[in-house]
Amino acid sequence: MQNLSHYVIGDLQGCDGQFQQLLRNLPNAPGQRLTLAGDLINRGPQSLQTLRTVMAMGDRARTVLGNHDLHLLAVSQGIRPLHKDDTLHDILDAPDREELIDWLRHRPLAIHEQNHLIVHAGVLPQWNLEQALALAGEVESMLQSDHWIDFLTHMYGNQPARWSDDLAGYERLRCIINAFTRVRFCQADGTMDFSVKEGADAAPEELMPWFEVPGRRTEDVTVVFGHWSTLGLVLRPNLIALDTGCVWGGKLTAVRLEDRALFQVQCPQAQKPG
Ligand SMILES: Nc1ncnc2c1ncn2[C@@H]1O[C@H](COP(=O)(O)OP(=O)(O)OP(=O)(O)OP(=O)(O)OC[C@H]2O[C@@H](n3cnc4c(N)ncnc43)[C@H](O)[C@@H]2O)[C@@H](O)[C@H]1O
Repeated sequence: MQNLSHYVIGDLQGCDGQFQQLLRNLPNAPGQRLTLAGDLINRGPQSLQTLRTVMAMGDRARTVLGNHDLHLLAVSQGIRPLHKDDTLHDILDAPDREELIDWLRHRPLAIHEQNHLIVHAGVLPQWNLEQALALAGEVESMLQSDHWIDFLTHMYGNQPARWSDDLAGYERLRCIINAFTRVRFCQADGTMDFSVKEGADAAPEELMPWFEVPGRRTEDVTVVFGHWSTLGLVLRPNLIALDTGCVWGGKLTAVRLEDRALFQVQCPQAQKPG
């Protein structure tokens, strides 16, 4: 196991200091690999430094895209305004911002590793592993194409909230990207909800966490995700939730896939919830 250690780490959100601390705590085995569950940046104090740290790790660290990473792409192209709690100024003012943005838009939405499917937010219950990876690839191809800015202008919106294989064009891509980077709750038929951000117990009766929709077709693979800080750490045989609210004064968490050993660092509160 020592030569194959693969760690997945929850949302960094610009908390480079805690990321460095966590890295120091991980057993430093040769061949160690990292996958980050997205939202590398924003809300925390060191977005630029966090991005630089991850980029400098090269092939040793991979990341999936999160909603805050996509927000930076949109802001950088003048498609969305900065929000008052955004901490993206240092990236936007960086002399090499084009290189940083370009690197970010070439990251995947989903990674398959040792029968684990790693995404930022969720996977729609109608999708099996192969379909999820193929659909992630559709959005990745668009983001990496010459049409990426046009796509970002069409990315925002909550509809269509329910997947259909017949979806086409920007509606199809929007549904896919909302599932991978924003979903928390769904209705029993897999329709996504974007209004509730609290923990799993907070939703009205007709909603359930996306991973509890009956008949979810990725039940045969372990889905690892971040995004949902109010859900917190969840470890089930086929599910690992890793956003333990680093930026909100919680913890930054890494899990070693081979044996599910957990490594955590306590984080100072960078943002006040609510
Ligand atoms: N296709 C698309 N459509 C729309 N937007 C897109 C998009 N693609 C990208 N975006 C972008 O997404 C960005 C974020 O959207 P937001 O809507 O602002 O993000 P969020 O859901 O609040 O969640 P976040 O990702 O920060 O999750 P967390 O669980 O940490 O936090 C969730 C909540 O939990 C609360 N919370 C955290 N810890 C808490 C605690 N201990 N107690 C109580 N509440 C807590 C926080 O206050 C927070 O409100 C926007 O900038 C937007 O532009």
